[in-house]
Amino acid sequence: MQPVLNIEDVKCVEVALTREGVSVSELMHRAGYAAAQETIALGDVENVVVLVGLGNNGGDGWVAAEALFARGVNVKVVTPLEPDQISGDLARQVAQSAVKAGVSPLVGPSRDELEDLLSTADAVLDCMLGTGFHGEVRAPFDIWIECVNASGARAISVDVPSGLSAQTGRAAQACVVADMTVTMLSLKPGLLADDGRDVCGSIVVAPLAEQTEHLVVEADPVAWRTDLSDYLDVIPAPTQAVDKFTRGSVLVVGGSRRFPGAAIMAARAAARMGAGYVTLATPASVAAIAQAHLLEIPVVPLPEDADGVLSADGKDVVLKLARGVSAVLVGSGMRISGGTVALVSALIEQDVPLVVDADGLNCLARLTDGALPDFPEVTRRNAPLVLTPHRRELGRLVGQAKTPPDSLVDALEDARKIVWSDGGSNLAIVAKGSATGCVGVDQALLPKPGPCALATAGSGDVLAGMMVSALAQGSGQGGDLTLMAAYVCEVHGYAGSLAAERLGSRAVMATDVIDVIGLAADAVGEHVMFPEGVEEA
Ligand SMILES: NC(=O)C1=CN([C@@H]2O[C@H](COP(=O)(O)OP(=O)(O)OC[C@H]3O[C@@H](n4cnc5c(N)ncnc54)[C@H](O)[C@@H]3O)[C@@H](O)[C@H]2O)[C@@H](O)CC1
Ligand SMILES: [K+]
Repeated sequence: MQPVLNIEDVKCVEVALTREGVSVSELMHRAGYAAAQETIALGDVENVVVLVGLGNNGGDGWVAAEALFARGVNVKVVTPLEPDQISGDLARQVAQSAVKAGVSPLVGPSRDELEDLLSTADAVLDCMLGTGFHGEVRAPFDIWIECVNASGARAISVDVPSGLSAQTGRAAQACVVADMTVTMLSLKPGLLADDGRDVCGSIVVAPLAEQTEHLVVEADPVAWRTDLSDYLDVIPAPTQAVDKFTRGSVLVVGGSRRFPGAAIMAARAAARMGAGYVTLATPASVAAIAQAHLLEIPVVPLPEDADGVLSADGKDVVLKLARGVSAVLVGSGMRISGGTVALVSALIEQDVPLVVDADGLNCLARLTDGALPDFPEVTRRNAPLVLTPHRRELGRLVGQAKTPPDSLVDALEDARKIVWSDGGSNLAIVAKGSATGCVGVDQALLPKPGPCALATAGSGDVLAGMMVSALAQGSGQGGDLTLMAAYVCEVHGYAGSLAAERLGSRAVMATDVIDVIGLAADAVGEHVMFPEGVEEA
């Protein structure tokens, strides 16, 4: 696993390193060398343009330029000001040193001059704006960024693509789209989420010092990026000594006359993820439709109200069914009503591993008046509970219905309000987004996210079905529930990639993802067992 640090904590690590005798100047030199090294490693780099800003990110650039020059590369540094005019002491010193060593600067070029220069570059080193950037990009960097993106040269961003917030993952209107980002000390959340996923290219972490590893861990990472090898313990062990019941049995409670498909997809996904026996309980008026779609899955008709929404009259039947299975999913396409709130509440009180998704979560929000963290007794139970909210659902659970979290870090923070108030290891929250965070009381995990093809209606229902299936098969129970949730997200993402490969990234529908869950789970399993020599998808 790789630690991910908030920017303020990266700064604390920097301070801690200086206390351990590694000065900021030394760090800047190592950062510049690391950037130069990665640039040379790209191969075929004779002409490099280094675009520098006026802060320490620019300082890294001057060091990199000097290092590249010393290696015989033809380097040009594009700077808004003459080195002597740079106000920051460190950045000025390294700029002066580079010029003294023979690096030639181009000060405040016109757009035409810059375009000409970039047209001859094999690579561009982007050292304009780093973690000190905020707001919209001001001149001249907005123009420079446009020129870099239009140039077609390979772009290597130092620390963070200029224009991207390394904390929130939001890109300004002008933002470098890099082929590679060489980031210092540790991963930062904004590199992994939202716009960050589009603009960072491949990410290389340069630790800069031996002490960094332990200092980063001590700085309390906001999350951990998982590696495939982390999933070794949560993958179901292959065995032939099973029958359909011991492979895990699942009950899906959901659907409504308005949304029958969500529960059908969840049930199919549960079966495709390997549960041996899946049952769907859905409103009576749609049971026949559901059964027609689900030949292998028995469908139990439940009492409904006049709108075709499950009613509380079905509670006893649901609880009886729930007592007979390994895990239950509630919520898919269920709608919110007095009846569905009663069902969700009854299932939470039942001692069975449970996944709550979609309207099940909205029922939970209604049950707790939009303040789930204030009612820890609701989530405290003996059996595992996994909540799978997207950002709007998460907002409703923590009283922020109108202002749901709009970044990965905000979503992690909201999810933590719930898991920390619960305080137990039997609760995991899968905070879904363009990057999904799996949050438990001890840590938040960031599985490798899937492609944007997964941003399609029904994709969440599929994930919920997969999640309950994994839970039914025993993954995570008595072990690490958060890690199990991350594993399921990883398989879901992989299935999205497979479906996109087969059908084209824009064409994927949730049912296509269901069809390749098994192949995705096998592929992820193989990568986990035999990491050497297997390319990650
Ligand atoms: N944290 C660390 O340990 C290390 C940090 N280093 C570098 O230092 C960087 C941070 O340095 P700084 O704090 O000096 O910040 P930056 O260099 O990221 O940016 C600060 C400069 O950008 C300008 N700026 C801010 N917002 C702007 C906007 N919207 N439009 C135009 N200009 C804007 C500021 O006026 C200032 O001149 C890191 O990203 C990294 O590259 C490295 O030197 C090595 C170690
Ligand atoms: K940068």
